Amino acid sequence: MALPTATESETFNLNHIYFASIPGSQHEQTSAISDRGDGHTIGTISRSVSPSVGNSDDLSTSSSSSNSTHSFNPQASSFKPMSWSLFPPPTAARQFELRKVEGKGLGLFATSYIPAGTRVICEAPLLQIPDNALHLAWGPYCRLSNDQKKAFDVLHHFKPEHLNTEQVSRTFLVDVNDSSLDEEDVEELIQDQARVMGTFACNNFQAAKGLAVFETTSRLNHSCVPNVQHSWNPSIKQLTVYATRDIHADEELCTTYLGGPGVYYVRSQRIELLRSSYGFTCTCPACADNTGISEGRRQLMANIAYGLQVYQYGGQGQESVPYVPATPVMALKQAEDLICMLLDEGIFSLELCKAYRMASTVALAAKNWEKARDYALDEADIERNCLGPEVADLIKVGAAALCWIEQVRMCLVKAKVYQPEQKLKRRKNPAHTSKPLKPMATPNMPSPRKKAKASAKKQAQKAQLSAEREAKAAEKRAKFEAEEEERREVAKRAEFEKNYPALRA
Ligand SMILES: C[S@@+](CC[C@H](N)C(=O)[O-])C[C@H]1O[C@@H](n2cnc3c(N)ncnc32)[C@H](O)[C@@H]1O
Repeated sequence: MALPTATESETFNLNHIYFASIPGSQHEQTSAISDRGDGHTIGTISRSVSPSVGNSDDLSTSSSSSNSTHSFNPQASSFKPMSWSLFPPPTAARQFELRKVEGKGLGLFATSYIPAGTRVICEAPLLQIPDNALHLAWGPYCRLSNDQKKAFDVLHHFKPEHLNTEQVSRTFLVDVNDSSLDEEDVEELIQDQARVMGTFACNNFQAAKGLAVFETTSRLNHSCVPNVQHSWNPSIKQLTVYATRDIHADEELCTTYLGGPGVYYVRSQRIELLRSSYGFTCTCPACADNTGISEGRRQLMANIAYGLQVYQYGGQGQESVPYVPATPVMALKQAEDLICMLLDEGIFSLELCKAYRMASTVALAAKNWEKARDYALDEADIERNCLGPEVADLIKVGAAALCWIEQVRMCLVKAKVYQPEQKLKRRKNPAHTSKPLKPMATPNMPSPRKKAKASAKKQAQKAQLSAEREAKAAEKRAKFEAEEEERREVAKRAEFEKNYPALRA
């Protein structure tokens, strides 16, 4: 779906918001290594996960508040990443079915219990275009077989506000000078092309470097608290959908249309994006929450994530960015808070992986070897739940969690806390299951960094005052001594003249 825009540029506009969003920052270069297409990365895994939100705009232009008592995540306190040896193989049998949902059209529902980490869909595109330009869909559509056309035509149709599909059709597709077409034919063709583009726009996901519509995956509805993760897997050239948490029978499978960083958008931003590009108002638990807890938590998460990003990769005007930790220890604490808040929001997506990677990275800097190891292992578990075991493409570019584990292991060996041949092992109690979720500071509380800044400023003012006082006293002393000296000189001279009157000039 040229789903509303979790594109990078959009993310930049939400300027307080998030990691991969600092144009020209060091991170931007780092992320390129691991990016699988949507650009939302923080130096860790990121496949083409965004349902291509807003990616076809170019075409259209042709015209801790982590409050554990209020968690959307029923598994926040008991969640255990799946042990690798228990990891289920990709399932062949469908564990879901298409059902009508009040106010949403059709949707996919679990027909049985689906444990976290299960691959629920693995699907090749029905209709794929190589770029983010919707008019490219017409040619491949015409080449579909009749059955495939039928499958495409029955998908949901919505024309996003920002797309003038008729105009696009006139500009790019219809040859109005074609004498074999009369006016009626042209109008009919334009309407047909506009229909195909509209359907493509609201059903596509990122695939390879372009976009694709899928017979099954395109039936997934949106939630800001998704329970599945979709991603394009270039190794197998298919889109996979994994259950990121345990899903009960009859529960709806929902992904996010907002891409990874959509987690950090506030409600008004999410609602506007979804309304303009998909024509619906989200009623997921996060959007329906009127207590302000989710909203505050997401704002705080956004600020903390951005502060950590600036801390690690630098950024423009970073003095004015709140929540930039001053030390590795503070950074670790913030990364841990971010993890707790993501868990409380019920987010088990690749954003959680990124937070674990950040925690592990700053733990290394803080020489907290145990946490560096534990968070690296946690990241691998979540990555496995989100992307499955087929991450050859990520391994190839060194972005997979497994690669990070090896880097951490080498650091531990270098620090002489591990033997050269020793493997990283999971500790008995994973941090996020044994650690009680701490209530977070409310968003308007001064951050530790702000506090430290204020106190440093006060100290500097004090020091300047006392230096000024000191200088004034020294000046006074010098003046007094000069006068004394002069007085002594005059007295000496008078004495001299008195004793030797003959020498008087
Ligand atoms: C990719 S389709 C999803 C499947 C669609 N419901 C169908 O019937 O085929 C996207 C469309 O589904 C609907 N939709 C998706 N998520 C929704 C939600 N959370 N609430 C209401 N409608 C939703 C919107 O109409 C949107 O344009």
